[in-house]
Amino acid sequence: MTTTTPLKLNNVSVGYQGTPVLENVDLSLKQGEIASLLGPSGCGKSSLLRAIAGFEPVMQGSISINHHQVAAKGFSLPPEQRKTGMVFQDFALFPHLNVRDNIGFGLSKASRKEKKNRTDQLLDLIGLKSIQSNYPHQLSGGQQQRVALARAMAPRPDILLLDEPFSSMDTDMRTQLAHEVGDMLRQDGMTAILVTHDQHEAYAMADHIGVIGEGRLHQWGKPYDLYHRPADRFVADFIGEGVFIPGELIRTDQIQTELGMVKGKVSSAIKSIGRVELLLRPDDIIHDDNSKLKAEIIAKDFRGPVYIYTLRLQSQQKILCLVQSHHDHKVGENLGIRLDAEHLAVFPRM
Ligand SMILES: Nc1ncnc2c1ncn2[C@@H]1O[C@H](COP(=O)(O)OP(=O)(O)OP(=O)(O)O)[C@@H](O)[C@H]1O
Repeated sequence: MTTTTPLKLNNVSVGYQGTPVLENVDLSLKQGEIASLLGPSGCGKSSLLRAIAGFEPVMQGSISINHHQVAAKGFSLPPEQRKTGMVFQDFALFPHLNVRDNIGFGLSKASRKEKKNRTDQLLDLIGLKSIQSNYPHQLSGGQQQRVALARAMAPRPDILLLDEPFSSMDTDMRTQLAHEVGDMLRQDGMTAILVTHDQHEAYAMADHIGVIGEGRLHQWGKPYDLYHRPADRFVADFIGEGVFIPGELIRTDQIQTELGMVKGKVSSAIKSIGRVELLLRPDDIIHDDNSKLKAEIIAKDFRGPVYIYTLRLQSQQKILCLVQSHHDHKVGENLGIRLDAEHLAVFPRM
């Protein structure tokens, strides 16, 4: 069986007035894959999405959709000729059309029967069949966003592009809707890219995440790998929580730190013995009353089932420690801890 590649970016740079905001991006998506472009505000993720949709030219490189080149330097196929669908933050449903007609709007070229079947299928998928006759003003924000999604999915685009579609919603709702939307897209076999600055949203929806910042794509990988095997310090910093502590790489698999000797496989990017920084996630530090190693609690952050304690070591170095919330210690207490890092994320120390 041959796998199709709905999207391929080859060395793409995008920018404005001759100045690139994002350079040398390589990535590809297989049929049915859902990806996310994740990065801080202003890093260029929307610009890249707009270049894929055809609203911005590329400065360099090329973009192919289903093996057809749609953009290269000096060439840009108009958006309506690229089989892409787009869902925006301000989903702008047609106010004078009900749910059913909003979804069917993009199916003007389909036969009546096709239009009815596809609209019924999408109403089932988004779970709004019972209110198909309602108008947008009679829907909640989440329901409106589902309708906008169904409208974009209706013509079966080769790739669906979602630009911060949940950002007007509160945090809990965003993650839940991102899960639901991911499930709906998978059920429909859709290939999609979500642009977001919210990593929880990206985790909830995407199989692959591209972390963008400082004008480039730093890592393209599965959420687990971004968290546990960050390609560089930018990704380590941006994804999840953690601190960097200084260490001395004394053998290729051993680092001496204030918390003791840490053993494990160090990435091949670290070539020479010497000064390094080790990323410690809150779950790498275990609360252990029997440990001789103690650190002072200087702050605590209640997260429901767990606390994240900020601890200060003797050297004044701060670290984070994840502890079940029934271990309710006071700020100022000394907590027994030990280090249990399963994956080592080590970077050269400047
Ligand atoms: N039409 C434009 N003309 C000139 N500069 C632009 C234009 N659109 C965006 N920019 C600049 O390009 C950079 C990237 O913008 P972009 O909207 O792609 O970032 P983003 O990562 O999507 O940010 P956000 O999450 O805040 O939406 C920013 O510095 C922005 O000011």
